[in-house]
Amino acid sequence: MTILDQINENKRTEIAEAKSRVSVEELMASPYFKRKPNSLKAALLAEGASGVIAEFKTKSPSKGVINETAEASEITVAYVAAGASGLSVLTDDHFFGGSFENLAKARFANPETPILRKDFMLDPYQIYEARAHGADVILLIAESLTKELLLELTLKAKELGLEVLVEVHSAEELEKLNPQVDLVGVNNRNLKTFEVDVQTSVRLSKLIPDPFVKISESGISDPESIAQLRTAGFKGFLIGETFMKTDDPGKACKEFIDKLK
Ligand SMILES: O=C(O)c1ccccc1NCC(=O)[C@H](O)[C@H](O)COP(=O)(O)O
Repeated sequence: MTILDQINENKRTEIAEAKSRVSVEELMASPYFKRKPNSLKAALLAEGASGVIAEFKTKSPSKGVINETAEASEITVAYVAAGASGLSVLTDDHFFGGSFENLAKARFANPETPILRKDFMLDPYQIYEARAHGADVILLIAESLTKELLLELTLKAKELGLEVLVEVHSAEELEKLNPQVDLVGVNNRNLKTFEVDVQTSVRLSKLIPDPFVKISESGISDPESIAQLRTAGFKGFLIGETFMKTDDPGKACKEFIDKLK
């Protein structure tokens, strides 16, 4: 069983529990349902954008504990002040130490910044959750979903005003895309071996149709690789561990972005 299989199995149990505790109607009563979501696509395409989507991530299956003391409001505010174009906040607790509390803190502290709810989405219910907790974008991992379910979840997200980032790791997974998808992310991390290789993004970039805004995800640790990714057409760069493993993630993010100028 791969780590993604394990995560998805656990997620199905969590979704069933969440549904028994909180109804869709209750989620829709959240004040966040009334706010207009921020566009990650627009932020990444804006003139002079760094393209950095800075992630709040405290542990992971590949690295274990990354940062035990991090506080979501403080770090996400520092990321935005550093010039990040968007934020990503893990909400999976079991494998990543994430929470809706962290998402809500990031939302409250950064009202104008697009925020990705980073989780493992398998059910339309989770899209209501994302909207109810202030997210602007959801992630759909192509490997976990059939083409039909990916379309169903995409349409639900669009109906609720959210943007959709589809994550791929191989050329075959690109066949699951549909025209409603906003952003395509290439995961540089092989989820079977945990190896990271930024060249995965470069290789797949040529196969991603033009209308999709391209994001390179995972294992980005040096500003030099951004130049190569930009040349390959990437507008977004999802970076977590490189910042979060330091004593001062906001400072690390600022130093990284300053080197892009
Ligand atoms: O990070 C992991 O170990 C991981 C394992 C299994 C599934 C997903 C995983 N990561 C989720 C992510 O998408 C990353 O947090 C994100 O791309 C940032 O990556 P990094 O900059 O390498 O922290």
